[in-house]
Amino acid sequence: MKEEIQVANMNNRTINANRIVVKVGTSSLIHPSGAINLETFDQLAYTLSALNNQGKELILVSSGAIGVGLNKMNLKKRPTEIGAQQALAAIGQSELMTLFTQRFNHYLTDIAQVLLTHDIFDYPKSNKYVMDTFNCLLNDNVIPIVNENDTVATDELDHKTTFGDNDQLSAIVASHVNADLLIVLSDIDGFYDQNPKKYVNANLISTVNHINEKTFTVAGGSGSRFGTGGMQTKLLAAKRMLDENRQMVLANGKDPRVILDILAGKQIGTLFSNDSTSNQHRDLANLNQK
Ligand SMILES: Nc1ncnc2c1ncn2[C@@H]1O[C@H](COP(=O)(O)OP(=O)(O)O)[C@@H](O)[C@H]1O
Ligand SMILES: N[C@@H](CCC(=O)OP(=O)(O)O)C(=O)O
Repeated sequence: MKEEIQVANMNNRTINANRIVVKVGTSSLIHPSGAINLETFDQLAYTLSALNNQGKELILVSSGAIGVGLNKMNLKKRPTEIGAQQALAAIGQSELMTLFTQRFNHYLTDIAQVLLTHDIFDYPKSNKYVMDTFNCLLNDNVIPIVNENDTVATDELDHKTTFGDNDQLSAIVASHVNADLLIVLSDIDGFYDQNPKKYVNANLISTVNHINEKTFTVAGGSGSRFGTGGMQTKLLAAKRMLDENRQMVLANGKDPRVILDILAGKQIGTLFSNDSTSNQHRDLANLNQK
């Protein structure tokens, strides 16, 4: 019996997190059809409200402004013209916060909207204002919901197709608020040794403790017509966390209650961590041999 318990413990991860940043991508919030995934909104509000009530400090970085804007304007295709994307994001952001307000209110939890640009922390004054805002909100038991301020985020814009990405923005936020853990929820079960949407024999990698050029070679672009960042930006976010000796878990956001299992240390998704006690060396060695 003792041995079984030891084996079970070996399969669990060491996750001790009180201040947690959760990033949810468009692909989790919007169905492939373009319809709003109301279940994800509801389960995200439920899960974060439950954790908030347990005394955890949560910050949600939510994409979806453009996706919700496309839905509201009955558009099937994302425009390439940058002004049209910014207009859609402005329309969608309002609706996005309405959806979150309705669902979080249902679970008796207060939320706040925080719109940032990737470089906001680079300037001492705005850095202080943003940090003071986060600290006041968290102290008042309010969950900040962050998105990139797409209307003004020109310095991050790739003027052909995309805005800056919320994967890296969530890591920047996690870094500055000194979060214990970043959880990135996407439409995929984790980081694979090849894009699973293109290679059926792709293998899920359970743990990664080092990211190098070779790691990026297996990271392709977005998997849905609504996604922006793709796996490249998720690896850039993970690299920032590893460089700062922080942890990140990449998991499937189709049922956000998975966050509860991640915090319980279950082997879900891909854990990016410098923690040498887990079995990540074996996984990484496999990847680097390919
Ligand atoms: N090595 C990889 N492992 C997992 N997913 C990958 C990989 N390479 C590319 N992808 C793609 O990245 C997509 C997730 O990024 P994205 O579409 O931007 O989602 P989100 O909207 O959640 O940010 C997956 O759906 C998958 O198609
Ligand atoms: N600010 C943009 C986010 C772009 C983005 O990073 O999207 P995703 O790759 O789905 O996380 C929006 O809300 O649509």
